[in-house]
Amino acid sequence: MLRNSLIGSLRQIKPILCSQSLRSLSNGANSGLTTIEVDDKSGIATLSMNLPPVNTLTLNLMHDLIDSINQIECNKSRGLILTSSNDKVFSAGLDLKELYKPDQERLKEFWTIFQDLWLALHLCGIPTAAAINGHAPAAGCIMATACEYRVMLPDFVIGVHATRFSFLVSKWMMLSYQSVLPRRIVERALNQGKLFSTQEALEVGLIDEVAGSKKEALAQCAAFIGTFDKANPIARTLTKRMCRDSDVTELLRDRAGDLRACVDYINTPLFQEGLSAHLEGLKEKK
Ligand SMILES: CC/C=C\C/C=C\C/C=C\C=C\CC(=O)SCCNC(=O)CCNC(=O)[C@H](O)C(C)(C)COP(=O)(O)OP(=O)(O)OC[C@H]1O[C@@H](n2cnc3c(N)ncnc32)[C@H](O)[C@@H]1OP(=O)(O)O
Repeated sequence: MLRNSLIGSLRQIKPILCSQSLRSLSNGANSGLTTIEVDDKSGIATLSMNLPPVNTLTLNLMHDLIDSINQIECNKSRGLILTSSNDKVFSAGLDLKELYKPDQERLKEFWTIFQDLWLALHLCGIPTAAAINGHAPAAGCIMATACEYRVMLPDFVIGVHATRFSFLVSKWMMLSYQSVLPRRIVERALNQGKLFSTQEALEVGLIDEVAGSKKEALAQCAAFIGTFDKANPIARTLTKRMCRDSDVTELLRDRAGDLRACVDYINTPLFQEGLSAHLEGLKEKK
C-alpha cells in the first residue's frame, strides 16, 4: 500500500486511506505466521515472526510480514517493533530450500517478495526498531538493519555471512548494512562472511544497545520510539524517506535487472554447489 504509492514518488505523503481503528489489528488474509500486539498505553505495535523452528523467510512469512507492516502503518500506530516468538532465533534469513534447484517461476516470485519486504521496512512511515532476541544471520541481519534502531540480547550472532558458502548479495542489501556501519567495516565483514557476536556488534555499531531480556529489549525499543514524540509525524516521515532515498532508489531504478542478476546467479553451479554444502553442514550439525 504505502510502498506502492511511494514507487511513484518517494517524497509524497501517503494518503490516509486506511479506515481500521487502532485496536482492531487482525491478521486478515495472511497465513498467521506473524502476530501484532498493540500496547494500549503507548500505541506501539510489536510485530512478531512466528514460523518455527527458526523463522526462515519463506514466501508465506515474507507475505505476512509485508501485510502486517501495512496494517500497522494504516492503523496509525506510534511505532513498530520487529521481533521473534522464538527465544533463540530472530530469523535464519532466506529459506535456503527455496534457492536449491529452484522452480524458475517460483524463484522469481520469491526474490520479488524479498525485494518487497525490504522496501516495506525501509519505507515504513512510522518509527521502527528491532528487538533482536536471537540469532540474526544473513537476511535476518538485513531486516534488522532496515529498522531505525536495534537492541539485541547477549550470546547471539548477527551479520551477513554469504561469502562463506559462495553467495553474493545484491547492492541494495549491502546498502542496508552500509547505512548502519562504516563502509570499511562492511567491506571487510562482507568479504570475510563475518558473524558478529552481540558484544562485537555493539562495539562496531551494528546494534545500538544490549538488553538483559526480551522484555527489556522491547522496553528499550519503545523508549527509542518515544524519542520522536516532539517531531511532527509527517515531517518525520518525509525526512526519513529523504535520508533513505538513495538506497531505495538503487533498488527501484532497476528491480527487474536485480531479479535477473539474482536468478542467473542462483542457477550457477558455483552457487548451487555452495548451497548444497551449506545445507549438508546444517544437517551434520545435529
Ligand atoms: C548479483 C547478485 C546476486 C545475488 C544474490 C543471489 C543469491 C542470494 C544470496 C544471498 C542471500 C543471502 C540472504 C540469506 O538470507 S540466505 C540464508 C542464510 N542463512 C543461513 O545460512 C542460516 C542458517 N541457519 C543457521 O545458521 C542456524 O539454523 C541458526 C543459527 C539460525 C539456528 O541454529 P539452531 O541450532 O537453533 O537451529 P538448526 O538446528 O540449525 O535449524 C533448525 C532447522 O532449520 C533449518 N534451517 C536453518 N536455517 C535455515 C534456512 N536459512 N533455510 C532453510 N532451512 C533452515 C535447519 O536445517 C534445521 O532443519 P532440520 O530440523 O534439520 O530439518
